[in-house]
This record gives sequence, C-alpha cells and structure tokens, in this order.
Amino acid sequence: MIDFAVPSHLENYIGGYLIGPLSGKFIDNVNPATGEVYCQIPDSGEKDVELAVGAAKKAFPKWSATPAEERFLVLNRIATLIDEHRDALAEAESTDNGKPLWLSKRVDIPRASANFRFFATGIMHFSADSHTMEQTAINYTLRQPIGVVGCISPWNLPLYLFTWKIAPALAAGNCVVAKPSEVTPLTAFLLARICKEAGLPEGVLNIVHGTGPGVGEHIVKHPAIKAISFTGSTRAGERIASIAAPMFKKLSLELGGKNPNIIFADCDFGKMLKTTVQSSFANQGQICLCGSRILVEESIYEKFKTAFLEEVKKLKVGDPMEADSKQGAVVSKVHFDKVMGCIETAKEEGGSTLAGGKAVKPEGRCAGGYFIEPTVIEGLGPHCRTNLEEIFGPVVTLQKFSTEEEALALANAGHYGLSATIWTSDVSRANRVAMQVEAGIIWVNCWLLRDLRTPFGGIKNSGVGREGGWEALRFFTEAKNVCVQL
Ligand SMILES: NC(=O)c1ccc[n+]([C@@H]2O[C@H](COP(=O)([O-])OP(=O)(O)OC[C@H]3O[C@@H](n4cnc5c(N)ncnc54)[C@H](O)[C@@H]3O)[C@@H](O)[C@H]2O)c1
Ligand SMILES: O=C/C=C/C=C(\O)C(=O)O
Repeated sequence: MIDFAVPSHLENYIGGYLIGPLSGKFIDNVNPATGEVYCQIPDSGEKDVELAVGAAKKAFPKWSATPAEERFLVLNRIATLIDEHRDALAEAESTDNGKPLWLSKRVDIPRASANFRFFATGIMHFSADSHTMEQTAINYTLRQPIGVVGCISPWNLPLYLFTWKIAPALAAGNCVVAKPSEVTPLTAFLLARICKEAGLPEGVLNIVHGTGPGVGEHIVKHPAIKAISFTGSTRAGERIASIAAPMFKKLSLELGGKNPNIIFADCDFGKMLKTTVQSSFANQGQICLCGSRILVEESIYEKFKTAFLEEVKKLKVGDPMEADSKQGAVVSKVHFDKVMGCIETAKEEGGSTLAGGKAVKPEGRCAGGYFIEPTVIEGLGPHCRTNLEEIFGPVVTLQKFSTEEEALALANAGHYGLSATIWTSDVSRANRVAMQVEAGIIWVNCWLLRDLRTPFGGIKNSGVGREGGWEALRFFTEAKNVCVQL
C-alpha cells in the first residue's frame, strides 16, 4: 500500500530511502488557493546532492546493464501505479499548484503515466545506425547510456514535466539526480513512494528537493553529472548554460515562450474561438505553449474581439477543487505580484484592458488565495515590454494585421521561438506560414495536440535541443561509432 497522506515534512529520495536534508533545514510549502502553509520542503544543499550523486554512481553499472525488457517492466509498473492513484495524485497536484482538480485529473496525471509508458515501451524499439562502406568496412553506432544525469523541472506542470525528463533518462539506462520545483514539490515526493512500490532499484532515481541556487546549481556543477535536462525560465537557462557549457556537458534547455496565435479570416471561426480561449488561459495561462499574443486579420478583428470577450467573461475563477472553476489560483504570491505588475506595465505602455486586469477574492476557504481575472489587452505594438516579455499568467494581447507578411512580421518579433498556432482553412497558406514562423513547434487549426514521438523544443531564446521520442533517447545516450575494416 502506498501512503498518499501528506506528511508535515517532505523528504528527499536518495539511494532508495526517504530521508530529510542533511542541514535539517526546511522551506514552507504554500497552498496558493488558500495562501496557507501546509507542509515543509527540504531546503537541501550541496551535501545532499553529493549523496544523491554517490547513490546514482553506485547504481549505474547494474542499471545500465539491465536488459531493456526489465527496465520496461519496472517503468511500466510505475505508469500503472500512477494510473491507479490518479485521484490522490491529482488532488496533491491541485493543492500544491492551484490548478483546477479536473485539469490535474484530465491532463497532468494521465500525461505523467503516459510519459513512463511511452519511454518504457520506446526503449524496446530503440535502435542505432550502421553504415556500410562497400567492400571496405562496416560502421555500427552504439547508443550507450551516459551515466549520471541531472533533470530539473518547473512548477507549472509539475509531475507532467518532471516525468517527461526522468522517464527517457531511466529508460535509456542512466541513473538520475532530479530536482522538482521548490514551489510544487509534492507529486515528485509521492512519485518516490510509487517508485519504491514499483521496485525501482535503489539509487537509480534520486530526488533532491530545494531551491535553484541551493540544489539546482550543485546538480549542474557536479563533475560526475554529464548531462542536464532543464525546463524553466530563460534566465535560469542562461545561468545553467554558463556553468555547464565550459564543462562540456550535454544540455537540453526548454525555456520560455511568447507565442503567437495567428488567426486568418478564412478559419473555422467556432473551433478557433473555443481553442483560443484554452490556448490563452488554460492552467491560468501558465503553460509555456500558451498563445499569449493573439494576432487577428483585420477583416474579422471586431467580430473576434466581441466573441472572444464574451467567452472570456464567462470563465469562472475560483476554488480549484470545485468542478465549475475554469481557472484556479496562480502558483504563488511572488508570481501573483509579478503578473499583476505586468498588467500595470501594459497600462503604463498605453494598453487598454478589455477584460479582467484585477485580482479575484473568492469567499470562504480561498479568501487568502492568489487569483487573477483572465485579462485581455489591446492597443499595444509588437515592440513594447508587454508583447516582448513572457508574463506566464492569464494575460493575452490582441494585435491586428492585414497581410500575411504583416502577420509574419508580428509573429517573429521578439526573442522567443517556442511555439505558434495558425488558424486558416487555406492549406497552402498554412504550410507557407508554418515554414516561416520562427518557432520549434507549430500547430495548424489546433493547439497543444501532442504526439509524444515528435520533436519538442524551441529556437531563439526558447532553448536548445529537442525532447520527445527518439530525440529524447538520443539525448540521454552517447553515440559511439565502431568502424570495422572488412
Ligand atoms: N519550454 C518548455 O517546455 C517549458 C515548459 C514549462 C515551463 N517553461 C518555462 O518555465 C518558466 C516557469 O517556471 P519556473 O518559474 O519554475 O522557472 P525557473 O527557471 O525559475 O525554475 C525552474 C527550475 O529550475 C530551478 N532553478 C532555478 N534557478 C536555477 C539555477 N540557477 N540552477 C539550477 N536550477 C535552477 C528551479 O528551482 C526550478 O526547479 C517559464 O519561463 C516557462 O516558460 C518552459
Ligand atoms: O509549459 C510547458 C509545456 C510543456 C509541454 C511539454 O513539454 C509536452 O507537452 O511535452
């Protein structure tokens, strides 16, 4: 039986054991929907990372030599246990993060089990190349696990993104030192209990809780950790690259976005409208793929604006545990202040607030929580802070364009290049625009439709490297070519 009760103090998972931080220090963990502290998180440091690396190094020879079929079995058991305990995990995720419970149940937790299942099965099909030099030689390429790798994840999709890194790393035969966000550590802690129950050998996965500077940087700096997979802000990505690059570590950086949602007049208006409400405000706008810059063709601009505002005003913001709350709380007081500050900046820059713009104060249990109205801003050009900087909250802007060239110029303004959505029923235009938008992920007439086999990642300041499918398994392995003369 796995215990899903939340203890007063979360623990690290090192060498197969759940243990407190060596310093004995903890950080408050706040429920953002109520503003109340509900448990303590280890404030781990360099020594805890050292312990975790030691455990991972010790486990590596055996785990890397374990047949893929056996790695499949244990990772698949983890997937099954996540599914079996979906409700408890979803409740933990929503309590920790503030997102609606229905969203955790429908998206976050099912995706976490899918990540394990996908890479568990994937590793049994993973293969490498061979190149024949006619009559002369044959080259074959080995794909060997790297050793100990580091995985660092953010707070917006906590278990979803944590497992998206850990699963391919483990499937490929590596041992992992992982750090979830200190803002949302609970489901990673519960995952440790699941891994024990599933029979994951000790030391194969180690989870160290704590802050970016306290734990994350020590993972990045550790000489025995040969690859870092990081998802988070562009600023932290820069810092990580500055440490890891001179050490010649493999790096995968999934960073911020300021994604355009390009709406042409010939689109399926109803479908576009429904999806645009989601791509703007799902998870309180705290998804790196949210389309925060809505670009609309002039001829339908007014029609779109009226219909969109009508839908946005219907979105109920409130207690994440209530089934009719379309939006819950943003993740923390710090983030609440940041997003409210961005709304102020938009006003100072001359933007008009068409919807939202204010904090929401629900009655009862959530009176002390961090809730923000879905906010729509108009009247700002592409080069202001509001349209250049990632807000990562329930705030979108509207801009209009009259030609395809203008749409592209607006879409490509700025330094990010993560994703884009294109709405049109002209297939040639969809392909033409997709070719020219500067982003790593393009959706045509849909949003966040995910096939886990596809390469996932951004260009420009949105990161380097790709996750997903073979890309992830290639990232977590070293290619070694063997050339045999015939
Ligand atoms: N591209 C993607 O796939 C993707 C996905 C989700 C979130 N994000 C981005 O993440 C950001 C929001 O998440 P966040 O606020 O948790 O990001 P963050 O960069 O503050 O933190 C992410 C993680 O990195 C750790 N960290 C922070 N500083 C570090 C350092 N110097 N060294 C090592 N680790 C460090 C944090 O403790 C946390 O675990 C947004 O910018 C969002 O766009 C990107
Ligand atoms: O907030 C960022 C969302 C990232 C999503 C994925 O990495 C994914 O769907 O695989």
